[in-house]
Amino acid sequence: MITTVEEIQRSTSTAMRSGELARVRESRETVGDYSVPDARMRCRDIEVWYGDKRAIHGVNLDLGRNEVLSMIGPSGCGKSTFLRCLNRMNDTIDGCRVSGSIQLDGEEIYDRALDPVPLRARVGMVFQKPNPFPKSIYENVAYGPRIHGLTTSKAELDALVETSLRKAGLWDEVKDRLEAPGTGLSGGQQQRLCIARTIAVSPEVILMDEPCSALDPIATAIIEELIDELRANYSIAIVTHSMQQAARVSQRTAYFHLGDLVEVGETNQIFTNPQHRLTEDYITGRFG
Ligand SMILES: Nc1ncnc2c1ncn2[C@@H]1O[C@H](COP(=O)(O)OP(=O)(O)OP(=O)(O)O)[C@@H](O)[C@H]1O
Repeated sequence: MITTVEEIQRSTSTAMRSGELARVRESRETVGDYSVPDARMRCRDIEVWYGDKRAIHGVNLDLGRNEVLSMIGPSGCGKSTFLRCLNRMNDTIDGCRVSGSIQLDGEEIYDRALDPVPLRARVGMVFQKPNPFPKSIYENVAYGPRIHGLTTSKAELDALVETSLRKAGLWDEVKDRLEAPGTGLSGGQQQRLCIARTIAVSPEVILMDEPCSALDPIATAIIEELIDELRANYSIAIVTHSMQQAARVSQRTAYFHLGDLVEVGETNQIFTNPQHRLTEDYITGRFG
């Protein structure tokens, strides 16, 4: 496992010197296999427009079961836009149009008959800035299950709140102050509370948009460990600006550039033996 930029750059230049790279230098097609067997989510021909500006160009990409897929690329390349397609969050942006097909366990999520509200429970989202509700720690977690009717008694709801906080690695820190406001927690704790809130409604997929960018290194390490544990039960797609983070937490990595999915593959391969010139330039720090 490679975890530092120096290691990434060293292993890449070693691969370059030994002539192992058979890069597809100018391809507009995605390099690497974007499909996985038995995908949890399957995206095909995804185009996203903001008014008359096309932000995503015909992207195909699968999200596997029990995997962490990281999405990297320079600012403005469309990572967040693509991520928001996966739970129809782009529907909430005026002037934003999405075309193509996205299936969740074989079901078309852009089907007109599909209600995006329960979809966003099945495909939960954790944002860059922790955003707990201005309510108690308990209520932050209990709110979703209550509105989705997931429990039938107070005891069941209490148990679900506890389980969710445990899975998010926060229970021991908050069990004696469940009635305290969620906004009173530290940044890292607030982000774990948001993860507990997402888990509480039994998602199949968790989307994370730069979940650690507002956190210090210790809180970041705790969230990264948590992401690794969550993989046992969920599929996770994470947008990150940190190549070290992508290398630490994900099994596959997708590299975006100006709205194109340039390359996708095993994380280790992307960082040690990128096939496309643009991927290589980005990970070696020549671009981005
Ligand atoms: N609400 C919006 N309205 C209009 N254009 C937008 C909107 N959101 C994003 N864009 C444009 O779409 C393109 C992709 O943006 P997006 O935020 O998805 O990129 P990103 O790779 O996530 O960037 P960053 O790493 O800076 O967050 C950019 O050109 C951006 O300006």
